[in-house]
Amino acid sequence: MRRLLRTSHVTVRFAGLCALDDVDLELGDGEILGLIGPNGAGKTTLLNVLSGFQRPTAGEVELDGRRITGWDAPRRARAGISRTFQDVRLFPDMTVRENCEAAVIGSGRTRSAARARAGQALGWFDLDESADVLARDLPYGVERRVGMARALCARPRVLLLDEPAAGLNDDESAAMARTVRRIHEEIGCGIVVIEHDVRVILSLCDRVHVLDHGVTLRVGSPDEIRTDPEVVSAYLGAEAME
Ligand SMILES: Nc1ncnc2c1ncn2[C@@H]1O[C@H](COP(=O)(O)OP(=O)(O)OP(=O)(O)O)[C@@H](O)[C@H]1O
Repeated sequence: MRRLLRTSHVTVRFAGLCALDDVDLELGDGEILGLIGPNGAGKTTLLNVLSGFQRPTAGEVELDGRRITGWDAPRRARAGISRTFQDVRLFPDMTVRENCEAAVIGSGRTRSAARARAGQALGWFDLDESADVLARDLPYGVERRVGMARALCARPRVLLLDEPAAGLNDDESAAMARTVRRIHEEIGCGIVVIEHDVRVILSLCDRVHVLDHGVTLRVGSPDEIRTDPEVVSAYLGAEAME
């Protein structure tokens, strides 16, 4: 599989704290990579490094073999890297449709492309009925779906998802995972997904990257990760072995 996105030797220090220490991550073109680890392992910091929201203290980020370490988030968005946030971060005084259109325009497309792509993404997430609702009036579960629609309507080459199932119940989480899989098949982007729901990660991902205290503990297939004694003891717990 062709390599799409890569970090090499990425380190991030916040004052005295080393949030990431010499981390190498690889995402293949069209691959779904899970990023897991205990609280504070450095998962969101790594997503921030990939999306341009956090400059690494050391190390490099490459997209398609091109060094993008110094690129800011808007430039990476125009190059096809799109992300969601744990706290969604919609524009509260814009409608659902306007939020999606703004993301397409921000990725460098025209207004008419924005209208078409936003309309399609709203359909993917069953959001047609909410299209003209202001973001600040949305219930939590719908708001999360809008966050995903907004990230996807720019038709990214790389999609970075920060806990898409956070706060959702089991049925909603399973539905979210099915939607991610379906959209992935439709637009074929590479995906890095942080998720605490291990069942979602193991069923959705082609490979899993495990972080612990800022370092890479293991990278492997869902089956390798599920049965790795060190991963089980650091993070998964005994139930994942079943
Ligand atoms: N801007 C910041 N300033 C200082 N410390 C930070 C900052 N961002 C993150 N950290 C610290 O870096 C470490 C890694 O945080 P990060 O949010 O990346 O972990 P995480 O694996 O995403 O955790 P969680 O699963 O709880 O979201 C934590 O100790 C956190 O407190």
